[in-house]
Amino acid sequence: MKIDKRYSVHPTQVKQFDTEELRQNFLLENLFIPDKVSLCYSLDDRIIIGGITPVETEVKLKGSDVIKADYFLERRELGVFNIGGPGKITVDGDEYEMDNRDCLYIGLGSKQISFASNSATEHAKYYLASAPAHRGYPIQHVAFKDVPGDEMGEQEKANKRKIRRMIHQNGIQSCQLCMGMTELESGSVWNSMPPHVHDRRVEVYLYFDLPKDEILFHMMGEPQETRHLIMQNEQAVLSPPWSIHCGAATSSYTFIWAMAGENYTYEDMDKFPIIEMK
Ligand SMILES: O=C(O)C(=O)C[C@H](O)C(=O)CO
Ligand SMILES: [Zn+2]
Repeated sequence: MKIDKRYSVHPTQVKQFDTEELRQNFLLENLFIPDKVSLCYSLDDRIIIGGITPVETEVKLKGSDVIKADYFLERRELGVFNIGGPGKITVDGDEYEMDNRDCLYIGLGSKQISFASNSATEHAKYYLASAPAHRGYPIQHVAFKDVPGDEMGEQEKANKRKIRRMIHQNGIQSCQLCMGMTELESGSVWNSMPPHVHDRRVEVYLYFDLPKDEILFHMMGEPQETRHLIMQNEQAVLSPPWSIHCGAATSSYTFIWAMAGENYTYEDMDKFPIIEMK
C-alpha cells in the first residue's frame, strides 16, 4: 500500500508556486485504482484521504509503517462514502451494505476492515477520510436517502445547492472528523460562495458527478492572493486551514467535504466578502 505524503506549506510559499507546484502540493489525482488502496497523508491536521475501488477482489485497509500502526485505526477514526455501485464493508466480522452515496463511520480500535463490490461491472468506489482520534465512537451507517439536507444559494447566482451533513456535531458522532456531501442543482456551478477560511481545520473536497470533458476551477489561497487549480471528475483537493476553498465548473457536480481540526462546529467559518477578493 503506497501512501503519498503532502507537507504543510506557508501562504508566502504558495504565492510563488507555478501551476505544477500547486498541483503537486494540493491536488489528488489518482484515488480510484481498481483493486488497490490509494492513500494520501497530509501533515495538515494529519488528515488521510483515500480511495478504495474493489473490482475483482475484496480490498483490505491495513496498518502502515508511514503511520507506525499495526492496524489502520489503531489511533485514528475513519469516514467512508460510496460514490459507485452497491457494495459492502466488513468491520471485524460485521457487514454494512453500502449503496451509492451511503456513509459509514468507523471509530478508533476497529481492526479488520475490508471493502467489496456487489458486482464487478457496477463496482463500488469508496472515498475515505481519516483523522487522529482519542476515543472510540460507535460504528454508524447512514443511508443517503435518510439525510434530507439543507437548501443553500440562489439559482440567479448559479449557486443553488443542497448540503447534507453526515458526520458532524448533530449527526454521526466522531472525535474530530466532520464530513458531508454538497450537490449542485442542475444549472448551478458555484460552490461555497461567499468563500471562507477556518484556521482551525483543514478541509478536503472530492469533486464527482462532473461529466467527462467538463472541468472545474477550484480557488485556493489567501482571500486577497488567490490561485486556481483546474480539476476533473473524481479528483480531490487539499485546503490548508488558512486557504479559501470554493469553485465553479463548466457543468453541475457534487462534492464530498471532509474536515479535521480543533473546532468541530460546522458553522465555524470566517466568510470573506467576494468584492474584496483578489
Ligand atoms: O457549498 C458549500 O457551501 C459547502 O459545501 C461548504 C463546505 O461544506 C465547507 O467548506 C464547510 O467548511
Ligand atoms: Zn470550509
